[in-house]
Parts: sequence; C-alpha cells; structure tokens
Amino acid sequence: MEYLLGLSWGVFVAIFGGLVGLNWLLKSVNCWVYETNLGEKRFNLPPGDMGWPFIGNMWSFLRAFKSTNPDSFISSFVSRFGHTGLYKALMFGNPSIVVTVPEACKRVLTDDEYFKPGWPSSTLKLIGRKSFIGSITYEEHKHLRRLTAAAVNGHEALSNYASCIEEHVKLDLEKWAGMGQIEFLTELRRLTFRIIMYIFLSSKSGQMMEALEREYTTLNYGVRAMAINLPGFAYYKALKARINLVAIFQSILDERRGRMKDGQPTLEKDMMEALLDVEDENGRRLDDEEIIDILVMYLNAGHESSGHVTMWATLFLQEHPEVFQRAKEEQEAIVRNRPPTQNGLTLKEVRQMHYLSKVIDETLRVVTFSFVVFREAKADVDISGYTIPKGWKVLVWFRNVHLDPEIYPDPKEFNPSRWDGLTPKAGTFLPFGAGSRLCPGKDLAKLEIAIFLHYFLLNYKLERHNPGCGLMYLPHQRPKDNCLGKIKRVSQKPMAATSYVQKLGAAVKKVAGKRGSSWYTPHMAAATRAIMERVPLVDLVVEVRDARVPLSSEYELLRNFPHSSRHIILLNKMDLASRSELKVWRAYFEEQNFIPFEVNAHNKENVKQFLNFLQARVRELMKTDHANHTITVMLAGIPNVGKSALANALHQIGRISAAEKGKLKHATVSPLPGETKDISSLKIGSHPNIYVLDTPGILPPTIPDAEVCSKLALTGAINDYLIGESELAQYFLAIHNVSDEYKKWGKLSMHQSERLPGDRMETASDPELDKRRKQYATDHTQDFVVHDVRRTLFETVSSFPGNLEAGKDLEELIERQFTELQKAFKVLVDTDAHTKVAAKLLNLYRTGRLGHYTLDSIPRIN
Ligand code: HEM
Repeated sequence: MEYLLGLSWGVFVAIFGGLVGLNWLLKSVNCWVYETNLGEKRFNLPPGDMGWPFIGNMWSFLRAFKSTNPDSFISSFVSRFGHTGLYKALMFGNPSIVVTVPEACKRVLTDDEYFKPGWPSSTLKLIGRKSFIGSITYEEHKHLRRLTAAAVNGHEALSNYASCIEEHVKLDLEKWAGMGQIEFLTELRRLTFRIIMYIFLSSKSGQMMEALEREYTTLNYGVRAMAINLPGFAYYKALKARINLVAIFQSILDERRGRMKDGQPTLEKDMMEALLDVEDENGRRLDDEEIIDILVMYLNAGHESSGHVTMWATLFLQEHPEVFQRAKEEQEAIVRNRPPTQNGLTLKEVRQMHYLSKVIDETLRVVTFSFVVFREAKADVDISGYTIPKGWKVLVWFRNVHLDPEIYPDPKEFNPSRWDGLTPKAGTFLPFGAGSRLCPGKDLAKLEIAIFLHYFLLNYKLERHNPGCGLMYLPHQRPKDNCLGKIKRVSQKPMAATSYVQKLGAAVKKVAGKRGSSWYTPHMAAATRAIMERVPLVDLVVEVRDARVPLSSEYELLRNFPHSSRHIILLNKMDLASRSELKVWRAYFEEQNFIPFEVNAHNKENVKQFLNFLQARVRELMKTDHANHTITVMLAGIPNVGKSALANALHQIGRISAAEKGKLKHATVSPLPGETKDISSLKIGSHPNIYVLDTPGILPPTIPDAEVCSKLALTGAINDYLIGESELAQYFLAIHNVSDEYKKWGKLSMHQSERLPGDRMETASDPELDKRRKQYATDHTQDFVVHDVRRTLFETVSSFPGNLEAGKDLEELIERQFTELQKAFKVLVDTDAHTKVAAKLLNLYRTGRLGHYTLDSIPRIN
C-alpha cells in the first residue's frame, strides 16, 4: 500500500515538475525568439515575462479582465519583478513594454520624436487605417487634428452645443422616468450618440441615427473582444458593422458631393462639410476614405466613453448619499441664483460647479475608461534606465497610475473630496491622455457629463436592479453586463390640482353631450369631409398646434396618416410657451420622425424664417418628385391655434407681386375659436407658385380625457362661454401657483422696480403715472395694472402657509387670490366681480403677460 502511495506521489511530482519545466522552456524559447536579434540591448530590457509562443500574455490579461480583479494582471508583474514601472511582455502578438508609472507614461505620451501610435492591427481594421490612430504621417495628423478639434473645443463651440445637450438630456430623463426598467448604459450611449451626431453630421433623421448607433454598438464589442475573425465571434460581427458604417457614410458623402457639383448651397455646417471643404497648401483635398475614417473614429470616440463615464458617475452618486446630497445642493444653489429671465444652463454656471467637477474627476480616475493606450518606438529609446527597442510596442497603462495607493490613498474608494486643493503632479492624472494626442473632446465630454448630472441630481434618482454587475468599474463588455434599473422622478413637475382638472373636464364633457351648445358644430362635420378629401392631393400638410399644449392640440384627423417629410408639425404661439421646453419638444418630435418648427404668427421675422423653411422643403420636394406644378400647402389644426393669422402673415411676407396681394382677400382672423368656416386659398410665393389652404379648425365630437379638455379650454380652443370663465381662471391659478413663474416677480413686491417693457418707473412722486392710474384705472392691459397683478400673485403665493399639493389648501389660496386681484384690477364689489376678475386674468394669461407655461409633459412610454 505504502509502495503504491509512494509511486502515485512520485508520478504526480514528475508530471508537475515536467509541466513547470515545459512552462519554463516555452517561455524561454519565446523570449529568445524576440530578444535574440536585439544583440547587447537585450540585457538592458526591463524585467518581465513574454508568456508562451503566439499566445504571449494575452491569456492572463483576458483572465484578469474577466475576473473581479483586473488589476491582478499588473500586480503579478510587480510581485514577481518588483516596482520597476516598466515590464516586457508579449501583447496582441507584439513584443511590448508595459509602462505603469507617471514619469514614464508622461515621457512616452509627449515624446513624438521617439514614439508614434502603435494600436493593434485588429483595432486599426475596425477604426480605419486613415484615422488618427492609423498610418497617416505626423504632419497629416497635426493638420487634420487642428482642423477637426476646433469644432469640439473652445468657448464658442461649447456654448453652441450646451443647449443641444441640455434639450436631449431633459427629454431623455423624462422619457426614461416613464419607461420602467431600462438598460441604463444602452440609453446613455444612445443619448451621447445623438449629441455627437448633431455636432458632426447635423443629422436629424431618427432612423439613420438608430441604424448607425446599432452598428457602432457592434463595432465596440469587437474593439474590446479577441480578434477572432470567424462567424459568431464579436470581432467578426464588428468587421461587418464597419462595412455597414462605411456604406452609410459613403452615401451621405456622395449626396453632399453631388450637391456641391451641382453648385447647390450647403445645407449643413458640420464636421463632414468642413472635411469636404479643406485643402492643404498644395491644393489637395481629402479623399472619401480619409473623410470616412475620421468620421468613424470621431463618432466612436465621441459617444462611447462619455456614455460609460456618465453611467459610472450616476451610479457613484447614487451609491454615496452624502456625495449626492452635497452635489445636489450645489446644483440647487446655481438654479436659485439664476436671473429670473434666464432659461437653462450657461457655460458660466457649469464652471461654477466646483464640487460636481470633483465628482467627475474622481469618476474618471476610479473608472479610467481608456485604461491603456498604444504607442510604438520609432528608434531605440532609454527610459528609467531601461531600453525600449525600436519597433516594440509600448502600452501606457493609465489604470495603474490612477489606482496607485502612493499617489491616491485608498485608490478604489470613490472620494471626490480627495481633490480638495489637490493639483495632480505631471503624469499622475491622465484620463484623457497627454501630449499631441490629448483627447480633443475632453471639454465636450465633461460638459455632457455635467449637464446630465445637473438635471439628474435636481429631479431624479436611479434605482438599480442588478447592483452586483460591473462592480469593478470595468468597461462594459457584453450586453448582459448592462446596468439595469429605473429612473424615478423625485421632484414634482408643476401640476395643477386634480380637483380643478376634474371639474373642468366634467364641464367640458357636459357641453359636448348637449346638442346645439357643443363645440362640434354642423360645419365641422362638413369641413372634416372636405379636408380629408384634400389631404392626399396637397403637396405639404402643416399641422398647426399650440406650443403651450403640443400634444393636447394634436389634430386627430391626421393621426392615421403615416409620418412623412410632407407632414410638418408647426408649434404656433411659441411666445406664450415655456422657452426652455420648446427645445425639448422640438427634440421630441424629431425623435418621432416628424418635422417640427416653432413660430409666432404675429412676429414678422419668425414668419419669414418659417416661409424660408417652407420654400426649402418645396425645393426638396420638386427635386425628388420632379414636380413642376403649383404647390399647395394645407394648414390644418384644431380651432384657435392661429391658422388664419399665419396664412395672412405668409401671404403678406411671401414674394408675390403687389397687384396679386391687392387682389387676394385675406383670411378672417378672430380670437374666438371656430371662426373659419370654409377652406380658402392664399398665394404665398411665385416661381414656383405656392398657395396655402387655410382650413376650418376641427375638434373631435368628444374628448375623453378630462385633462386634455381642460388644457384645450384654457388655451382657447373651446369657447369660454361653454365652460365658464371663473372655472378657467381658477384652473389657471392652480397651474400658476405650483409653477416657478411667480418667483420672477419677487422684486416687484420689494418695490425694486423690475420694469416691464414700456413700464414707467413707479415712484411715489410720479405725477405722470398718477394721472394714468386715474385715467385708465380699470384697463387691465395697462402696464401698471399688470405690475400690480403680478405683485399680488407673488405675495399671495409666497406668504401662503398651506400645502399647495393639498387640494383644500390650494382652493383656499385661489379664493384669497380672487379677492386680492379684485383690488389689483380695480373691480367693484358686485355680483359679477368674480367673473370680471376671471375674464381679465384669462386675457393677461393668454397674451403672455403672466408667464410662459407649457401645460403638456413629454409622454411616458408604457
Ligand atoms: C469621458 C470621455 C472621454 C474619455 C475618457 C476619452 C479618452 C481619450 C484618451 C485617453 C485619448 C488618448 C488616446 C491616445 O493617447 O492614443 C483620447 C483620444 C481621442 N479622443 Fe477622447 N475621450 C473621451 C471623449 C471624447 C469625445 C467626446 C470625443 C469627440 C468629440 C473624443 C475624441 C477623441 C479623438 C478624436 C481622439 C484621438 C486624438 C488623436 O489621436 O489626436 N473623445 N480620448
């Protein structure tokens, strides 16, 4: 028995010894293969281990990065060979030096004489050989970089993009809040991709965006996967995705080149156009492959990393309540200190986000999304006493620098306060690289992240559903590693008390049921038929909606027509809606594949812009249809959205002869809904002749949703007398009291004379004003009356002790406001006083003198 045990032990030792010996032999042979032709230099190589033939160190690298401890890859070098900071290895099929300490990293990144890009050939095949990481010369890189980086850098460029970023962020957060569980990273990538597409290709087509985004997702899995070009593998799929991307960019390029050849004006001023225009000193222009590779690279770099870092910053904030609270307070202070007339964030405010900037830097450090960059030695070069031989790759391992406990104590702890008063030493903080290849999009990326976090902190929270996933802050590699969770709105969106909505909704429904008193008059039934017959015959349909209720004012008759480039959504009365929300709605409609435009039909400049826009669409139409006939544009919509006013304005401004203007009659404009009874035609352009058809406003016979009824009534689509002015005014006050609009009038209360346009300074001894006050005491349109009304509203709301979310308290406040407003409007106390106050108040609201309100919210999906 003992003999048998001894024998099997001996066999085990022999096998084990054999394996160790074989391992040593294979590694030695591998080292010998790469080092033998270095001659004497090989004795000065850094220490390290080149792994087995062909495989090199890739096995341990991939194993570490698929485990929960990716840093075990570098720490195994440190434990075996000491803290030398440079290690030899065989990575991605090339003999390489891995550089892990600040001094050496900085030297490699900034020394262009000795180092050039050295990315693995598998990555180059995906990103493109003519991209910045490809085979272009040093001079070409410098030239193209100067040309392209300006578009994403500097104060002017960033100010231009800030509002675009803001509108996308607001729209998406609101949308996600209604979506239940989402793949957070997927959504963030879509968001950052849409932003970079606007900047680089001014693209607005939702379908094209989706197609490109899909291909980029596949491309990215391939960049991070093993380069196995066999069906079913991520790298194989990524190569296919690149072919598709190139085909899409090529078709855009062909179209633009075609347009240039025909001498047509440029429609876009974006990166593609800049690349098409550029000429070097010898008059050489970029060829298609160069332009496409630059775009493939920029669009990829410009959304992938920002999406990931935004995700991690949000997760860190959510997981560290004290950091969340401090960051939120900073954002609240920024909003509080904002001038009342300002809508949305400014770059100046973003620069004041000192704490948030530390949150972002700390996220960039802990996550180090670009954990390594690749260079190649152009000649033998000595660093820290070691030689890097010519032709060897250099892997600049940022991750190790950022997680070095000697530079950042407790390096894996997320602690934004570590940045208090800390200016990192050269080479110790490299999230965006350094030297001539420093990330050109770093300011844009930080701006995107800051704007996202600003709105997230103020209004939302993230509830994670798979908290264990991606615990080691690794770049996301597979779809199943996505962060799943729910975005929840925590702040109240201004909402009028439901009791008022219900009351008004019931009133609207009651009149809807009564024959003869309903808004659905017999002429509407006839007009509906006439309109439906004409829709297929006209060239363009402009669906006019009320910008204050972009959804509630939908024209139901068009709902079932497919979305097309012939269907324009025109948000009229833009001057009455919340300015910041207009942009969000525009983005929303674009995302739904509509063509949106905003206008104020009473503003000549606005109407001119809209006419130019219409004419551009007509030109497009004539090109694709080869149409050469008279163009007809139908204006359709619910009552009182301003179709007739717009038709007249277009006719007045349109380039047609004075004689024609004289001959044509105008559409009848009225502040009351339902005045237009027939379809009439007005000429708005010549060469080609363009006519608009003004159509009667149509509402469906019944409107089942009480809230929609109330909003339509308040904005004037339904006659006030059908509902009751008092009820409508109460509803307006309910909306006003829970909004922020009244806060703008705080200064009036303190007599600090925030003057309205045309207001006179109100002082105790202004005889002129006293005279006007006496003469026009009851004219509510006078500036001094509006002034008093605003002050009354501010004082009543701000001094009210109750809870405005409680229906009873809100009703009490509204009653009190009616009494106070009676004084402000100088309405005598009589039986009609309530109705008189209501009528005046509604008039001021509808002329935009009591603030700007958008009553609809972006719809929640599901
Ligand atoms: C948090 C987000 C981002 C991170 C962490 C990041 C990181 C980096 C790093 C480390 C490099 C240096 C690569 C090297 O040295 O070889 C780089 C280069 C680059 N980045 Fe970014 N980046 C981000 C966002 C962006 C954005 C938004 C854009 C586009 C607008 C962009 C475009 C580029 C380009 C074109 C290069 C190549 C520069 C060259 O070779 O000259 N990046 N990025």
